[in-house]
Amino acid sequence: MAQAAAARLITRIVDAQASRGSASVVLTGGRNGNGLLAALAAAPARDAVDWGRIDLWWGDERFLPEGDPERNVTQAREALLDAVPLDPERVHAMPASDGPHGTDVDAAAAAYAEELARAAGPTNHGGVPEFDVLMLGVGPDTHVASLFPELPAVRETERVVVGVHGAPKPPPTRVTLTLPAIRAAREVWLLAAGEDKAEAAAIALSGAGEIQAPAAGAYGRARTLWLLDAAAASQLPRALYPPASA
Ligand SMILES: O=C1O[C@H](COP(=O)(O)O)[C@@H](O)[C@H](O)[C@H]1O
Repeated sequence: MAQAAAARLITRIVDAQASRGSASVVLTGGRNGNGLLAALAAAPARDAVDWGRIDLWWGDERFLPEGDPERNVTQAREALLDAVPLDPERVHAMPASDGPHGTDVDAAAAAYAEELARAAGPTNHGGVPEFDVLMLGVGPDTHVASLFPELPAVRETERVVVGVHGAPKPPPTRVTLTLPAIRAAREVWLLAAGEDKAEAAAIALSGAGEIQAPAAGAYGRARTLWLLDAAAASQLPRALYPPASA
């Protein structure tokens, strides 16, 4: 799944750079997101990307000190970012807990929302720039980014970035894009590999509500892709499969 998704992402970035001059991608943390980045780092086709003409944003971040090994940006740097010639001005990491806002996660979230708003053009949607692809790992509890079932962040309808308090998965304090920000992306790709994601994928794709199953509320303006391996797809309702060929 990681290799197939990485190949697909390279194609999408190259297409965006050919048509608009640059590309904008939202990264996700977690096992599947980092697996995709590592596969991209190992792909010979990665040289087709003009790394200086890409904006990288994050869907969520664990609110920890800069350089903490559990931060999504630290893991992304190790998996790919340190190996490619990015423009540092275009790498938009979410704030750390020892940054200018200190441990005030709500102020950090507001600052990231301002950074997104500065990058947004007049024709863009809802205070965020045009994201060509926004990737989301899917947690076993159906969380995406740091939108966990039933917590206030998943109910947010106005702000594009919020602080998360009391997340059930450590660390409890996080920064996350909200569903309105996610839905402003052209394409949303949900990544799920492994048996522990099978139930979450089945629930989200069976008509669950987004408050109880945040992955169900993640979709893009032009396209929504669920990129699954066989194990993660093993509990999907039969109706989602194409009819078997004779
Ligand atoms: O904590 C997080 O978890 C999700 C899912 O991660 P996974 O390891 O279960 O694939 C991830 O998408 C999110 O970015 C991260 O902060």
